[in-house]
Amino acid sequence: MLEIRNVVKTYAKNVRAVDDVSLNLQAGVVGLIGHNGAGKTSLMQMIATLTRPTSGQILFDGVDIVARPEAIRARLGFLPQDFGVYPNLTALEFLQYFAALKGVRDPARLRRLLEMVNLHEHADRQAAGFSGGMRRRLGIAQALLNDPDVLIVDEPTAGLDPEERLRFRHLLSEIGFRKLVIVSTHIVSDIENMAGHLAIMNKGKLVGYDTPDSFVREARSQMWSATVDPQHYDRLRAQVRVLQAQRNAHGIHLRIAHPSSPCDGALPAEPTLEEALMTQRYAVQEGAQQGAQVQAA
Ligand SMILES: Nc1ncnc2c1ncn2[C@@H]1O[C@H](COP(=O)(O)OP(=O)(O)OP(=O)(O)O)[C@@H](O)[C@H]1O
Repeated sequence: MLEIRNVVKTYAKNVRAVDDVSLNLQAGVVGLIGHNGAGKTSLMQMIATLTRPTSGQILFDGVDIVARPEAIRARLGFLPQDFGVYPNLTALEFLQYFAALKGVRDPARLRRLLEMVNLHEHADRQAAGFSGGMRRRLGIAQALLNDPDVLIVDEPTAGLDPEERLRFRHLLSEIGFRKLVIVSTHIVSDIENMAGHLAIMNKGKLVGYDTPDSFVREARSQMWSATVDPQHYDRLRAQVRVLQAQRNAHGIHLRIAHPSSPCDGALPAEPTLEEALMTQRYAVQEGAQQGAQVQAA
């Protein structure tokens, strides 16, 4: 469906925001994960044809969308991170406005969309009084107006309360049953229970692409739990990657990423997805450091 081939994006002053990324994406939810500045937004903006790659190709159903952006625009929905609603318009008026811009002429569709995002009871309320979650959901309704095959959502749950987060994730998950939904985030729990695949970005590079289960499986031999005496904690922390430390009645309970048993009494532990991705990131960083040392030698 969407094929990204050796895409590079450089900005002024030689900032290489996206560095030779290749990905082949099919319908389902794909989580695009990476720290701030990893290149997620730059990549999504190129897929949305808002910017052009410095080099490389992006193909949608085999058509080069850099050369022919119209091939994807009519089939794309995009909810950017900083999407704002017009506070003086009601939810319905807001959708009517975007429907007119996008050439959508089916008034019943607007009502259906408001129902889908659970805003139908607020159709005639001004968006000024909406919570962050309601505004995000209105944003999604806007992005779905043209019944897109590809939906791109940047930082889906920024500013939402826990209940709104759950609802919003559920909504994206359902859309992913039939469409390609690309969700960019640095919060693993945002995509944990909905993404079929995760694409991990670090400093512009794609450093991993796999199913969440595979990332967890990969990290399984490296996760340990141990309870240590507080006086041993600092020494241990200097030697191994401590992912979590929690004081309890018996000492300090630790979750540790390490290739072999990190200390006496350590037991193999099942990694969470977040721990698995942290373990993977350390492996990437260490690989890069070793590479740099080899180059310097
Ligand atoms: N228009 C621009 N001009 C110059 N540099 C830019 C521009 N947009 C992004 N960058 C730089 O490119 C790199 C990647 O930024 P990008 O916003 O794509 O990352 P991100 O993973 O989406 O980060 P965030 O989670 O903070 O949105 C960063 O170093 C950023 O400062």
